[in-house]
Amino acid sequence: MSSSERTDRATALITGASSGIGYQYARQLAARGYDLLIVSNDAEGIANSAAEIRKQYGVRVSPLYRDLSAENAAEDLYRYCEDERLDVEVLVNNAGVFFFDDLARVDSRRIELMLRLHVRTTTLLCHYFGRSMQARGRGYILNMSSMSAWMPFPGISVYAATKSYLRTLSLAIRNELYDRGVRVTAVCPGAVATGLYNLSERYQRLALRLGIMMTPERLARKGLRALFSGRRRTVPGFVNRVFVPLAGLIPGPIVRLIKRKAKFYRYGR
Ligand SMILES: NC(=O)C1=CN([C@@H]2O[C@H](COP(=O)(O)OP(=O)(O)OC[C@H]3O[C@@H](n4cnc5c(N)ncnc54)[C@H](OP(=O)(O)O)[C@@H]3O)[C@@H](O)[C@H]2O)C=CC1
Ligand SMILES: CC(=O)[C@H](N)C(=O)O
Repeated sequence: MSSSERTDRATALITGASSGIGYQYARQLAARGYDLLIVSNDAEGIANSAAEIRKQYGVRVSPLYRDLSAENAAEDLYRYCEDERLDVEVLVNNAGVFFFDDLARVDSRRIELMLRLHVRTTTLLCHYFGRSMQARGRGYILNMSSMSAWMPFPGISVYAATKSYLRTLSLAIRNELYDRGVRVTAVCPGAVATGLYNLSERYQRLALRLGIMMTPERLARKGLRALFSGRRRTVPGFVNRVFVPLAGLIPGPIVRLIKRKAKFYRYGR
C-alpha cells in the first residue's frame, strides 16, 4: 500500500497543526493530495494554518478548534468525522506540550494535562480510528514519540514517560493492525526547531547550524517517509541514533551531578 494509491477524497487528520511539526505534516500531506482536518486549541492559529494550506495546495482543509486534553476529546473528534463523513485514511497524533521540572514540584494540573493529551487522547484516537481503518482495510497512523522515550532523566520525567508509552503503544498496535492493511509508525525525534521549549530564535539558529536541531520541515518529511514506507519507527538524525542506546547507560551519580550543576535545570519555572 502506498500513499499514491489512496482513495479519492481521502482525509488526513493532524492534531496540533497550528504550528511547528504538525503544520509541516499538514502541508506535506496536502502536497500529496490529501484533504485535511487539522485540529488545535488555538482557534485563530488553526484557521490561519488552514487558509495558508488551502491557498497553496488547493485541497479541502477544515480547521477544528478543540482542546484535546478534554475528557471526551477523542470520542468527540471521532464523532465529528463520522458526522462529516470524512474518510480518515491518515491519522497523525502530533499535538503535545512540554515542561521541564521535578515531578514533586510542578503544578499537578500540568501533569494531568500532559497525561491526558499525550496518553489518554492519543490512545483513544488510535482505538477509534484504528477500528475504522481496519474495517476499511487500509490506513496510516503516525504517533509523535520522541528520543526522550529512551531518556528517563530528571526534569522530563512525565514527558519522557509519556513518549516512552507512545513508542510502546505504537509498536504493539502496529502488530495488531498490520495484517488488516493499517500501518503504524512511531516518530522519535531529538531536538526540532519549534516553539515547544521557548528557546530563543537566536539559539535555535545556532543549534540548527551545529546540527543539534532539525527543522520541522525536514523532520516531517522523514516522518512521513517512514510512515508511507511502513516502518515501525524512526529516530531521525545520525547523532540521535547513536545517543539512543547510550542514554540508558548513564550512571545515576553522573545524572545527579549534572542535575546539581546544570544552569538549565531551572528552565520552565
Ligand atoms: N520540538 C521538538 O524538539 C520535539 C517535538 N516532539 C513532539 O512533536 C509534537 C509537536 O511538537 P512541536 O511542533 O515541536 O511543538 P509546537 O508547540 O509547535 O506544537 C504543538 C501543537 O500541539 C497543539 N496542542 C497543544 N496542546 C493542545 C491541546 N490541549 N489541544 C489541542 N492541541 C494542542 C498546539 O496547539 P496550540 O499551539 O494552538 O495550542 C500545537 O499546534 C509534540 O508531540 C512534541 O512532543 C518530539 C520530539 C522533539
Ligand atoms: C526532550 C527531547 O529529547 C526532545 N527534543 C523532545 O522534545 O521530545
